[in-house]
Order: sequence, then C-alpha cells, then structure tokens
Amino acid sequence: MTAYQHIQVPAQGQKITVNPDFSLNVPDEPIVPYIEGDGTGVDITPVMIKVVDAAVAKAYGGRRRIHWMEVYAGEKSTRVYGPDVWLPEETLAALKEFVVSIKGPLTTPVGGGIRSLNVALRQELDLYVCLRPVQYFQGVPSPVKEPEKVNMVIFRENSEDIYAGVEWEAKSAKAQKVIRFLIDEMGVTKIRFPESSGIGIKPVSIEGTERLVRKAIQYAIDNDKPNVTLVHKGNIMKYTEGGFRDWGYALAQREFGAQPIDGGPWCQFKNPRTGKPIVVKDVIADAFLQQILLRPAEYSVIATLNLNGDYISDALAAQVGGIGIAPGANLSDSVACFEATHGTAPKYAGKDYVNPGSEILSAEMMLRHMGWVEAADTIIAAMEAAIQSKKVTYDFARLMEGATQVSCSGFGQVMIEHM
Ligand SMILES: NC(=O)C1=CN([C@@H]2O[C@H](COP(=O)(O)OP(=O)(O)OC[C@H]3O[C@@H](n4cnc5c(N)ncnc54)[C@H](OP(=O)(O)O)[C@@H]3O)[C@@H](O)[C@H]2O)C=CC1
Ligand SMILES: O=C(O)CCC(=O)C(=O)O
Ligand SMILES: [Mg+2]
Repeated sequence: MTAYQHIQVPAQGQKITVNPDFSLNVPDEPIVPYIEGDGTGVDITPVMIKVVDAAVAKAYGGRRRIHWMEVYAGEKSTRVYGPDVWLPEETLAALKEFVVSIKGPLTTPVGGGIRSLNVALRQELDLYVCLRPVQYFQGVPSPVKEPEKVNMVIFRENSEDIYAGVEWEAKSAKAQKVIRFLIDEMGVTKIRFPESSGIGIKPVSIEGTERLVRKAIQYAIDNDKPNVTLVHKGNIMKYTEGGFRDWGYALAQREFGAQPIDGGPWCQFKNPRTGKPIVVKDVIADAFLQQILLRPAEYSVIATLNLNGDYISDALAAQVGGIGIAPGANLSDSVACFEATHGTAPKYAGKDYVNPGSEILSAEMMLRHMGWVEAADTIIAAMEAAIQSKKVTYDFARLMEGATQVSCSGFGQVMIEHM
C-alpha cells in the first residue's frame, strides 16, 4: 500500500483490484475513496454516503460494508495541502490504487484562474468515457409532455476535443505567435481580427474516437439497445467532428460487422447476444438538440465528442426533471470515478438545500459497477418511493403539486425510511 501524506487509509477494509481482463475483484469490505467537492459538495456528499451505507446494510445485512476514505481536491485540498495545491499527486495515486471512487463537484472559475480540476482528473487518469444515463423517474416534474420517452445513455468522449485546454489568451505573445504561424506558414486568411483573437485548438483523434465508440456499441450489445447515434458538428468542423463520424462508422463496420443501410452512411448489424438489429446512425448536433425534444424515443445510446456531450447532458437532464437527479461515471478500462452531472451550485453551498439525488444515483451506478446489484436496486427503489411520497427538495417541490419541501439531508432521510 502506498504511503500517503494526508490521506488516512482506513484500518479495516481491502482494496478493489482489477484482473487482466479488466473485471473487478471486489472484497466484501472495500475501501472506496471519495472527494467531498466544492460548493454544495459539503451538502450532498455526506448524504450520499449515509444513503449508500443504509442501502448496503439493508441489502446485505452486515455481510458487506464500504470503508470510505477521504481524498482531497479543490478548495478543501488547498486547506489541507497548502494554498496552491488543488489536485495533489497522492489524490491521483489513491484514485488509481483503489480503482473505484466517487467525487462531489469541483469549481472552475470562468476566464482566468485554475483550469478545470474535473477535466484534469479525467485526463490524468485517462478516464476516457463519461457515461451519463438519462432516465425518467415516475412522478418527477418535467417541462415536457412525455418525459418517459427519454431513455438515453450518453457516451461523452472525455479526454480530448477543446477540453484539452490547448488555448492562448487574446493579445498574449503566444496567441500572437500561433496566429502569425497560421497566417505566414499555413496560408490562413480567415482570422477576422488577428490582433485581438484568443486561440483554442481542438484535437480529435482516431484512437480517441474509436475507443469511445467501441464502448458505446458494446454497451448497446450488452444492454439490448436498438441504436447508437454519433452526434457531431462534422459539416462545419470537418476534420475533427467529421472525422469522429467517419471513424465511428468505419469502426462499426470493421469491428462489429455493420452493413450500410440503403448505401449508407447509416449501418446496421445483428446483436450477437439477442439477434436483434442495432442501427448505427448519426445526427448533426444542432438538429439533435431539437430532435431530443420532438422525437426522443428514436434515440438510445449516444456517442459524442466532449463539448457536445457536456451540452447534451444538461439538456437531457432537464427534460427528465432536472440536473438534481442526473448521475454519471468517468471510466477508463480499469479505473472508475463516479460523479454527478451538475456542478457546485455555489449560491446554495452549505445550506443543506439542494437535491442530493444526482450524487446518490452516481453512487448507485458505482454499486452496480462493483457488482453490488442488490444495494443498487435498493437505492433505485428508495428513490422512486421518495419521489412518489412527494417529500422532495426545492427543485422538485417548486414544480410538483402537493409536495412537501425537505432539505438535502431530509431527502436522504426520506430515502432511507423507504428502504
Ligand atoms: N463535474 C463537475 O464537478 C462540474 C463542475 N461544474 C462547476 O460548477 C460551478 C458552477 O457551475 P454552474 O454553471 O452554476 O452549474 P451548476 O450545475 O453548479 O448549477 C446550475 C443550476 O443547476 C441547478 N442545480 C445544480 N445542482 C443542483 C442540485 N444538486 N439540486 C438541484 N438543482 C441543482 C441549480 O438551478 P436553480 O438555480 O434553478 O436552482 C443551479 O443554479 C462552475 O465552477 C463549474 O465549472 C459544473 C459542472 C460539472
Ligand atoms: O469542469 C468543470 O468545471 C465543468 C465540467 C462539466 O460541466 C461537466 O463535466 O459536465
Ligand atoms: Mg457540464
């Protein structure tokens, strides 16, 4: 076991380990690292832990138990490690060593200041899939007429695109140098205001696309889904987003035996497990954003680039009742770090006010990933029952008739009472 400076490894419990085929060995008492998170992280993370502990106790009657291990990132890290230490090396080491973890949201300032710690964590651990399932819970207030028609799983590429952070500030010497290079050596003539442009670079690779699309298609096979949609803006960004589309289709044909439909580019193959057809199709991102409102039932598994995936995640979350119950996972082939789709909602920080549902459902995904299906099912049933009881946090209460508003911790308690 690595020696840590500030991380207290629990005296009891064992590590989760990974087999050569990437399956997990999960002991009955695993050590699970968690990052509390900035802003509302202080509210939702303790509630998540309480609800998960209750679900595990209920499902396994004491035979299984999680030993939680706090690791630090964000503002709390600067208090523990010193003023400029936002993402300590030992946090990354612990997330790798203990394989499965969960985090609260971390703040990223707009414009200057530190770069995103969330993005840094995904890149450092090469957590290349951001998996965000979007499902409707009966009774949740939604702005659309038929929210139950939304049943999608987003595979968002998590390691490249404009999120790589290759960018330079307007008027800086480096931005000027890149602009001069583009004009003088690459023959670029279309930078409208070269003296005052900030510059950002968008790397999108064949390998990065293929590993993401492969996971999305495999997910469709394993979960008996009817289609995989590549969402891109390849008409405008031809060699990045257009590449994503073309490489995605090529992979579907080469590795999964998909055959073009009516001459392509849509293609189709038989699910080797069920014999049912899986269609691989594509949609341009702006059209997709209107289609998910008008014809959501036509979309099932979504494979998309990093920025599109970010926008689509929040839009779809809103369609099924909001960001307060939108879970997610960051996955590599071995390491997994679960987190909500929403951010730190700073205006509500420390008020015991917001919905802890997203982080609790992220933990539900974590339990399922660990093979603790009974505990995961207990959480889903408790979430459904809590919503049906109409004792809900402000976000649902303000849209639900006859609801009783409860606090963040109060909602956790309502869930536990329904286990
Ligand atoms: N993975 C991560 O850690 C992420 C971090 N961030 C970071 O979070 C910070 C704040 O970002 P911001 O754009 O305000 O987005 P947020 O997701 O933090 O908040 C936007 C709005 O979403 C609603 N909301 C958020 N969390 C909850 C919750 N738990 N329960 C109910 N409603 C919720 C609130 O809506 P209302 O006002 O209607 O009540 C809130 O004002 C930024 O620094 C950003 O970079 C953002 C996204 C992900
Ligand atoms: O890193 C951030 O601050 C924002 C990330 C984000 O919005 C997301 O991952 O959905
Ligand atoms: Mg986002």
